[in-house]
Amino acid sequence: MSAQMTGLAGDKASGEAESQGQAGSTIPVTCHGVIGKLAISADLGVAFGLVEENGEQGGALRACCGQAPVPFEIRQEELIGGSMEGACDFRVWYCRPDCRVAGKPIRRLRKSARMSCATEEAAAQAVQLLRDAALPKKKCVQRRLLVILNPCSGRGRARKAFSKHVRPILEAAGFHLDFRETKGPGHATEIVKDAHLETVDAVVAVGGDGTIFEILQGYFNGADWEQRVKTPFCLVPSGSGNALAANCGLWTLETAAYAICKGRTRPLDIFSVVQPPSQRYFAFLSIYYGMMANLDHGTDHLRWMGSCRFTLGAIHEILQQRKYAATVAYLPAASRHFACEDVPHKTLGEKGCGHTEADAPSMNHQSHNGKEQSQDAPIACPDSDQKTTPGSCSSAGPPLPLLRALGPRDALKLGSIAEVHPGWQVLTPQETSFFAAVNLPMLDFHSRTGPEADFDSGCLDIVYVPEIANRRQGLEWLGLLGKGQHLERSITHLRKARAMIIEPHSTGTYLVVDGEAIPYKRVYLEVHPSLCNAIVA
Ligand SMILES: Nc1ncnc2c1ncn2[C@@H]1O[C@H](COP(=O)(O)OP(=O)(O)OP(=O)(O)O)[C@@H](O)[C@H]1O
Repeated sequence: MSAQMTGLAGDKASGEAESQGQAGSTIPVTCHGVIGKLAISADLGVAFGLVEENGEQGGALRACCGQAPVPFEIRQEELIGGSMEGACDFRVWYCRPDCRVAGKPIRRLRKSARMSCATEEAAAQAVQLLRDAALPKKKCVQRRLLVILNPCSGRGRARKAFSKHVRPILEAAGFHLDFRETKGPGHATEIVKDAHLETVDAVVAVGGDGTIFEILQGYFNGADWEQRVKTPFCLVPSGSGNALAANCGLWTLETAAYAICKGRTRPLDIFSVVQPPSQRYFAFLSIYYGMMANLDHGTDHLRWMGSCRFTLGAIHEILQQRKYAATVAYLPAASRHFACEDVPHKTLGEKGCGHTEADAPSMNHQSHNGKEQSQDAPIACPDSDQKTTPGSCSSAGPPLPLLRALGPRDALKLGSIAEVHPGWQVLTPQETSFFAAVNLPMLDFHSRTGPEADFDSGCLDIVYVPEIANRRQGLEWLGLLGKGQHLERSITHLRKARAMIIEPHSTGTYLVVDGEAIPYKRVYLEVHPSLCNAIVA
């Protein structure tokens, strides 16, 4: 901490903050009976310095933490804010990194230091200065959050966990919380539909990916969806899988709370999931059937196990050695993002992708929020209308130019789609032991299913295994999946797609989008690059 911040020889008695110009303010305080000054700066953070009996600065900068003053400073990036504690007492809140193991996300531990001022006004002023210094002003302009808590997510401990680990941090940062609890499935969508998202800095889900999925549906309500998607969302991990939190580096409740306070965001692709005649969902994570669907949706009754239910479900599926059939057609991401040669693991029997961007139908790229395609504005399609094109089934949300270019849905033959629509390909074989199309690398904290997927890649990564030879190979493959090393095995195939159609054929499985089962019938998907913003660590 610089000497500039520690200008400590001020007026002890007044209890007023002294302005230090650009550097910040200093406030006379006591900490465990030791007289000192608290220097607060939006650039440098916080420093508590001792004042010796003659009123001069007491040697090296020291601050108070615990029972005795110890050398101490809080950098601005660690500072969260402050809270009042009794009449003249207040607490400085900050989050310290817990571990910095290479390649691992940084976890943060919540910490605080208690101090006193001469008057209640001075303490309140210190709290306000701490909050102002901690928050990135351009990002958290309103200091309001819409918090949606699903009390039934994960093992049902979200409420307690939020009160204990998250609320104190958000309140110390000075956020006003518009706090809502869901009353049942679909309620989170209704809450967001009715909310004025422009009045909050972020929508915070306290639950799992299903809660985020429901929230996302609420974003696309009404004609002003383009404005609404600008409000970032965040998952405070309290569910079973918590994939969004895992991908955003929010590995603990405190880390998530800290990230909300700092307001760092990343653009995130969203994909439309259309089931004619009239259903359209918006998804952020994945679509799968077969093994993945069964180990996720099929283990819902084991919710009490937490994320262990997925491991158990996966082992059960591997031991069963089942294969699942579906016709999958896709439009490869042969564009600025990915040259075809960049994509390893070509499938036997599949045509090489010698297409160019010009080959694919309606290749005009979407800009953020799909503004470039305003001429493709979606058409509302009544349930009875069987002639609508696949991409036209929505009353709100971005246009679907790639699906729309396919023409009337009832004329679309998936098996021969490539002959009629250059650029499209059909995945072979139809039967696979494993199939998942993912928008983000991690499907929970323990599996990197799509290690090459990225937030704003503009495509879905289709990861599939035509055949797992035996149980031993299956269990070994599962182990590699956890580390994201399964792509190194020749049995694993990867395709990158900007649009996709899946027609499932097998019985005994589900079609699962972002962990939620949807009707088991043909589904059309299209990626909307960088449409939303997620809060990241
Ligand atoms: N009050 C409620 N009572 C019962 N179910 C609810 C309630 N609120 C939401 N739900 C439902 O709970 C389900 C599970 O929620 P969520 O996905 O957040 O947790 P999870 O399944 O444990 O986590 P993950 O999806 O990350 O594995 C959702 O399908 C949602 O519709």
